[in-house]
Amino acid sequence: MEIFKYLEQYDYEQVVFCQDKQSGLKAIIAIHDTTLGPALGGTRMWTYESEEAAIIDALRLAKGMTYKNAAAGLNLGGGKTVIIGDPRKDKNEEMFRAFGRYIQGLNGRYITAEDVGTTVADMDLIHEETDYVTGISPAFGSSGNPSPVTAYGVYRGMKAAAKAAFGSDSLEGKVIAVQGVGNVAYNLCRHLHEEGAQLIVTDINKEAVQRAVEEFGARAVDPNEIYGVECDIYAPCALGATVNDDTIPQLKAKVIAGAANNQLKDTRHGDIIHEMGIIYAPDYVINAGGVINVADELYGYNHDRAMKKVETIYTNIEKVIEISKRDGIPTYLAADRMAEERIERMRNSRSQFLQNGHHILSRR
Ligand SMILES: NC(=O)c1ccc[n+]([C@@H]2O[C@H](COP(=O)([O-])OP(=O)(O)OC[C@H]3O[C@@H](n4cnc5c(N)ncnc54)[C@H](O)[C@@H]3O)[C@@H](O)[C@H]2O)c1
Ligand SMILES: CC(C)C[C@H](N)C(=O)O
Repeated sequence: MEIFKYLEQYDYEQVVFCQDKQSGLKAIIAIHDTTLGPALGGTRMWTYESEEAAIIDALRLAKGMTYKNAAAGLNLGGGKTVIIGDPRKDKNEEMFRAFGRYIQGLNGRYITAEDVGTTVADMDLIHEETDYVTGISPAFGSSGNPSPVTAYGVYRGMKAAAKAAFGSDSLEGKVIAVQGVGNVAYNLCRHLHEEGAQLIVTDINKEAVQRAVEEFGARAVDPNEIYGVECDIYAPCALGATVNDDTIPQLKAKVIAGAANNQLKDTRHGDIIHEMGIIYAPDYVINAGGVINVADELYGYNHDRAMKKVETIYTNIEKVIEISKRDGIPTYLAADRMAEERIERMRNSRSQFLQNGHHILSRR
């Protein structure tokens, strides 16, 4: 791949390759844009097919964080890390400490947190080497696992999207197809069940499915069946790119609202579902609860304050739908405009957040 051509085309600032022979660390930190502040984004650990696939994932996810943080109203830029490896087998203490030293070397330009394949315990190890990490244990006065808060934000955003599609934001009696019932979606299903929604779930992990069936009375289907089930809402909560040429013709849902990052395989898939009259709650707007929660640690974590900010996801989804209707554009484009306009507006305010070039976190 022609890396510099790609970085130039999509305006990336920096990519850092980190390797540590002793621990086996192979990580890529991608910093997309720091106009609004230091780049905050999680660390994903995954078994990539190739190094190129890992680089592309880091780059796409980092850009997504620029838009997510901007749309959520955070004074933070976008970045992300991927660690190449199997999170079930390849983790060790030295690896996360070596990674922590690389983050420290960036001196606050990048702050990390959890993503798929990493946990609060991993963040605690990184914290041995750097302060530029969030989502660490509540024992440190921090916010811990972001997933339940992400789930709550998705639940609120789903209600806002339902209001636009069905005239009411009540999810009682609505049939919701949930793809992947992992950390976020398990908590999402709990909220939906409590509101009286009927759940259809799938996961490649049978135990996760069983738990949702037992606890929430969900109906289980095979992974490939989830797209075509009769339902009101499709909630993608596994990995990305599930809204694509193969799945769109199968969809019966009037709303797509879920936790996964990069749900549209390509932007043209956002155009197609818009033309079909499906209300799509843009991924990075609806799933911002986790980053809003961990970002609050930068001010000295306060759960009530963080949850109040997470509530804005409801109005942000409403705003995006409003712009989409007003300008006759798909919701993914409306969200991009909202994020880009904020970055432009705030371009000259950065100095108010960074004090003498040091991030507010340095107070900790
Ligand atoms: N955890 C957070 O706070 C957070 C925040 C924002 C976005 N996200 C995104 O939400 C998604 C879920 O995150 P998570 O933390 O719950 O991850 P997770 O790994 O706990 O859950 C994902 C689940 O999806 C399942 N899965 C994988 N491939 C599948 C397939 N093809 N069909 C069905 N199920 C499949 C996995 O077995 C797992 O149970 C990810 O895309 C993540 O990037 C998470
Ligand atoms: C900083 C985080 C909690 C990041 C989260 N994994 C996300 O994609 O938003």
